[in-house]
Amino acid sequence: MTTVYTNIKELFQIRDASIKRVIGSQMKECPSIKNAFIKIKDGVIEDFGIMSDLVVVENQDQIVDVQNTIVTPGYVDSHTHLVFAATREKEFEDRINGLTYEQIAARGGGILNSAARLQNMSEDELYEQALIRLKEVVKTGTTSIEIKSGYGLSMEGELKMLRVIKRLKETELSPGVFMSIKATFLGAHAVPLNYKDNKQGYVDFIIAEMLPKVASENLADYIDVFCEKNYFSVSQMVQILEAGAKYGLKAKVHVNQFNALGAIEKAVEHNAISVDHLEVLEDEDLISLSNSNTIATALPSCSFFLGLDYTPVHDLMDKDIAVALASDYNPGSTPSGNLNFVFSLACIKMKMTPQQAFNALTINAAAAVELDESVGSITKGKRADLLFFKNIDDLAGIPYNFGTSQIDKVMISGTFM
Ligand SMILES: N=CN[C@@H](CCC(=O)O)C(=O)O
Ligand SMILES: [Zn+2]
Repeated sequence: MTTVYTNIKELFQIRDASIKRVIGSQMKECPSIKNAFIKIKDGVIEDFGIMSDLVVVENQDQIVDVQNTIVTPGYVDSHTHLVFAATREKEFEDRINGLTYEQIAARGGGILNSAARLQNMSEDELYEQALIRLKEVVKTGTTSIEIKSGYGLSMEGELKMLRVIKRLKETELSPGVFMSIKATFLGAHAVPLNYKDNKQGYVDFIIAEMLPKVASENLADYIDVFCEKNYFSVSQMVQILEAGAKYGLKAKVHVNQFNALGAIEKAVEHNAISVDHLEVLEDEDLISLSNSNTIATALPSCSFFLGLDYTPVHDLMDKDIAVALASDYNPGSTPSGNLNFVFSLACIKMKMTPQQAFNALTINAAAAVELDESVGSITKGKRADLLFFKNIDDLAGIPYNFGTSQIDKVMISGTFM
């Protein structure tokens, strides 16, 4: 049976299958059809077009009149830390009272605080909590997601997190419906206390012990490193990326959040799928990225929450670098996985047009997790992961109504959630 959704006010982000990402001036366009229909069969987009071209096959097509709703592909959140054990409100208050994120981390808070909490939580409880968050972000329009480890910082802790992510991948959100989830191994998120005076020893442990185990259980799609002062150096990032590559793990890395250390050039040399954060960017970083296929991912909710500079996305887009936007959902720097808010911040704070920001949240975000063959646009053969918006007249209505979700319904694989 095919279901045909009719009388769509405007169907956005329609793309030919050959378009895998958009750059430069292409980012200003978000192709659409007014007064449209979309046909879905077995969870996949079979056809779409203008209403006057619709041919209905009796006894085969079920018609659903969506009465002037705007329809778009679902958001792809290409950078999250959605599996964690506890929130960190105390640090939030500390920051209000004047401490910086770095000062809190130097006192043993931050990522180490999350690691301590995670150590004492069972895999089952961690899974239950993460599933609640996952269902929550689906409601605000996220239909594909990447999730990192990185709060374990020990063999058991990292494996526990990655096994939770694997269980989320295998979880039916509705009968027969699974979310597309990518898992990233971020053992090098911070230096655990037992390696406090031996950072290289921890890097060696990641490479010699953790990675082989993660790979043997097939628990990760990507490898990540937090390359930053007081965390991991560029040379340590390179060691880890090279070791990961031997197991077929491609790189997605945290770089240039507080300092430009030259990590982007090295990440690009190691064929990173994406470099993420980029609040601080130098000319050399732009040059490296502009000669590469690496996607630049901005995380404006993190800048908002920590009061950091916003990623200079126009410098990136002006150099024809593909830009994606993601939430960075985590308990320390971004306790929100709401991509509608990311959309608003991108427009309001980073001066992206609604079309640029929407491209960065869909087609380019899908490319940043190598899901561009299956999601991220309205394309025949792609998964029917769709958002239905009521009470807005245009794409701009989404970021304009900041702080609220205008989404009426979310569909994953042809099923309403
Ligand atoms: N910067 C590194 N990692 C996370 C924050 C982790 C935390 O504070 O718990 C981020 O991307 O913002
Ligand atoms: Zn992050």
